[in-house]
Amino acid sequence: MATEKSDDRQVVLSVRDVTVGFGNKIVLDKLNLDIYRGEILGFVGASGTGKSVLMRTVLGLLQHRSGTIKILGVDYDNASEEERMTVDMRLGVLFQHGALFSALTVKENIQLPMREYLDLPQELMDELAYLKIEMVGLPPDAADKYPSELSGGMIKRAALARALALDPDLVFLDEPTSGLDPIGAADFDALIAKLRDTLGLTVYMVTHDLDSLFSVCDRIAVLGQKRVLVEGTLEDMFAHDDPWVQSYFRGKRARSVVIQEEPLAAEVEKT
Ligand SMILES: Nc1ncnc2c1ncn2[C@@H]1O[C@H](COP(=O)(O)OP(=O)(O)OP(=O)(O)O)[C@@H](O)[C@H]1O
Repeated sequence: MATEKSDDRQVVLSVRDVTVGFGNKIVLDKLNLDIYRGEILGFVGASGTGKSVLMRTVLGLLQHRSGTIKILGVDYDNASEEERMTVDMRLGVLFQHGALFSALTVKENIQLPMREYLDLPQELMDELAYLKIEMVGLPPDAADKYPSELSGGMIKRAALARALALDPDLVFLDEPTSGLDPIGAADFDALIAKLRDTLGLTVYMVTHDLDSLFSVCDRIAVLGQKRVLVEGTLEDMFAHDDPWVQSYFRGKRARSVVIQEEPLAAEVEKT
């Protein structure tokens, strides 16, 4: 499947002039966004700005009023049923709070996308499920557990294993570290970075977690005023003069994260 080229980077998701609304309320107005192969893009914005709406729109779960969305080079709205299915198979999604089926074991949850899209013998699906379980750092005995028997961190990992079930190219993570303690969140960030490096994943991550933004995201996009207000590196965020962007990235909480990540030169000299 062809993907578009922009500079020498491959665009795997291209959103052009997309408008989404509910009744007479416009949530996204002619929004533009590109995501490049192999990057981890962190998506931030004040509460209620439309981060979930955008993600659901890109995933085809919400209608948009105008504009185009190309995923892996395919214009989703004008694609045939077969093309859409091929695209769907190459996307992995981790919804907020994990969203595992509580009546199914971890193994059965991971095998759901396999059952939906592939026709594989049970033995092979079991092998694949154990592989994904190992990949996300869960012990093998997690396979036969139900979500209610897992900790919050394990649920996130199990949900990630399900998102990886079909070896996707592009993974959507909706607030993956919310509800985790700082160590659990840092471990989860490290896992995402490792999977990107080893599997060549492209990651679209909605997050409020400054640690994640500072430690694993290659690029950041800020949603505000119904569009992508700023996109770029952390330095671009620091340099931007929008008040929300300034207080988010240069406020007290942000400064404490930066100091933890990169000790000030004076502190390094002291040690
Ligand atoms: N199905 C819907 N019908 C009507 N309005 C909706 C619907 N879904 C979302 N909205 C509205 O769209 C706006 C954006 O919501 P969204 O959930 O995308 O925000 P968000 O940026 O993800 O917020 P948060 O960071 O709090 O999760 C909100 O005003 C919300 O009320």
